[in-house]
Amino acid sequence: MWDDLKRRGAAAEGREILSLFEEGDRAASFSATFGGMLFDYSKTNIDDGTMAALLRLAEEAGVADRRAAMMSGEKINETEGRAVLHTALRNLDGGPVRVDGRDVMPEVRATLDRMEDFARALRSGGFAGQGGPITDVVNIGIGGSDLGPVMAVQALGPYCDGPRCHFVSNVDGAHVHDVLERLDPTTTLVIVASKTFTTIETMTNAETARAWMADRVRDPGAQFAALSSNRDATAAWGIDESRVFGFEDWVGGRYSVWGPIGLSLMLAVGPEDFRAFLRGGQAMDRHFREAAFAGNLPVLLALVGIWHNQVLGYPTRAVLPYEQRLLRLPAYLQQLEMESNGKSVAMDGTPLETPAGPVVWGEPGTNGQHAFYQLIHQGTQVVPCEFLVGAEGHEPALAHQHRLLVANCLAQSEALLRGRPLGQARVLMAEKGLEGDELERQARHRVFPGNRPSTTLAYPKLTPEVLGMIVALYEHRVFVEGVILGINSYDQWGVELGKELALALDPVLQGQKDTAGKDGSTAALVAYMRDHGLG
Ligand SMILES: O=P(O)(O)OC[C@H]1O[C@](O)(CO)[C@@H](O)[C@@H]1O
Repeated sequence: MWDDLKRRGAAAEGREILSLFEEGDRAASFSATFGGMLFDYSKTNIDDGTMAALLRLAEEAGVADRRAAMMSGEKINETEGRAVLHTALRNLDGGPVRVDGRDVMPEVRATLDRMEDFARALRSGGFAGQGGPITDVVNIGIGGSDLGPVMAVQALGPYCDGPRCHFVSNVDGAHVHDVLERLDPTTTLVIVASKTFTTIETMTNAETARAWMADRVRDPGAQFAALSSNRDATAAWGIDESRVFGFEDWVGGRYSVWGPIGLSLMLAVGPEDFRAFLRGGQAMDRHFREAAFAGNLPVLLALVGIWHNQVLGYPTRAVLPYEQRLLRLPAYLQQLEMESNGKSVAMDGTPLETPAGPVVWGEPGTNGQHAFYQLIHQGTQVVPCEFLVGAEGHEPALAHQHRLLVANCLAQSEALLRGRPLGQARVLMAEKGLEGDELERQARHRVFPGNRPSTTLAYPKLTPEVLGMIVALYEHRVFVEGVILGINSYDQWGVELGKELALALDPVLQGQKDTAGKDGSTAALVAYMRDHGLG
């Protein structure tokens, strides 16, 4: 299968994507719709034969069986012996979901109800701080306990009518300092968000926040809540059970925004809009489960990803939302995709047959256009671009700006596709009055190779429901790519070594231990820090 795809990839190298539009209605054949969204992948070098081969790849890899296994609670996270059931968190009106024979849905619903009760009380002033109604919420968490809520709260700005939400993640004291400095502890709720409740960054920032609170309020613990699957640790930390929202180990950190980790989002937008977000995710789950692969958005997104990274060897992909409020989507997707599929061994521990995991990066348009698009258009590397854009903005009075935004998005994918050949560049230079060698030299700088692939995910408007669909779409894309590559997308052993070494380095930096056993570079850096004011 891979050999066939490689052959197709080699054949595609010399083919113009634009030429593929000469046959039939390519825009219709190489696109799919769901829930009002349009996923257009016609501006890629995939032809009918390649698409058929990619779909066969997904079939033969067993995506359908694996999908059923995941959604029915089998322990597909084999290296941690866990089920993978973030879909249960948004299974609002679905049937039972069993793990080890036990239906987890009653507990999921009960936790959601408790979150909603708490959110309603806080938003209405029924739950207040010691200085009055809660005005500000600080979510302290990192990775999946930060990126989901921070991304979603920003994305849904127009729906935020609750307390202001702030996010502290970095262990750099500057982060917690700069956030807390602006707040009044007597009207602030601090949420400690950590699945394990052991993450050093989060626990250190939480201690700092508690000390800050203790300076000004009589009972600081009363203004703390915890989101975790480690109830013993939350109790030991002194957070009252009534403000602890738990979840099970079958919710991976980077898939956790749908449950308690989404509390800050719920506080910001309110329970109804949070449910709409869940509904969007659930709708995408249903689509992923039921639609034939050829029209299945997550499968198609994954196959395009496989084509670009594994077959054509493009090492990165850019996520380019033309939606300022999706500012943090690229960072969110970096964790989702790179922590999930950035692996080198297959499920059975043997080396992977194909390279895995492109580097994911991006920025909202149009900002990126004035920064790195130069490389995307004229650099020597091909960067497949994934554009996201809504037809309607949230500012009716600024509809003309939204139109301009959309024009820019569509223009970029058009420019990547068409490019500008040397002949056209020469004409341009001749129009400017240039001649001879100078015309030729200047023209060459103005050539755009074109034939660069992109996809566009178009949606009506960034509502809570649409955001839910988009996030779930990318989650399932990661799953499909993981199955095709034969890896476990749900563990993250690659983050452990650095954590261990950081812990071991702390006493060395304090001077309690020497640098024996350290490499020369690390020892020299320790010495530099100690000589230059490290506290
Ligand atoms: O929620 P926790 O347990 O604090 O973990 C935070 C993050 O740390 C990681 O485990 C990686 O270090 C992520 O997978 C996770 O989202």
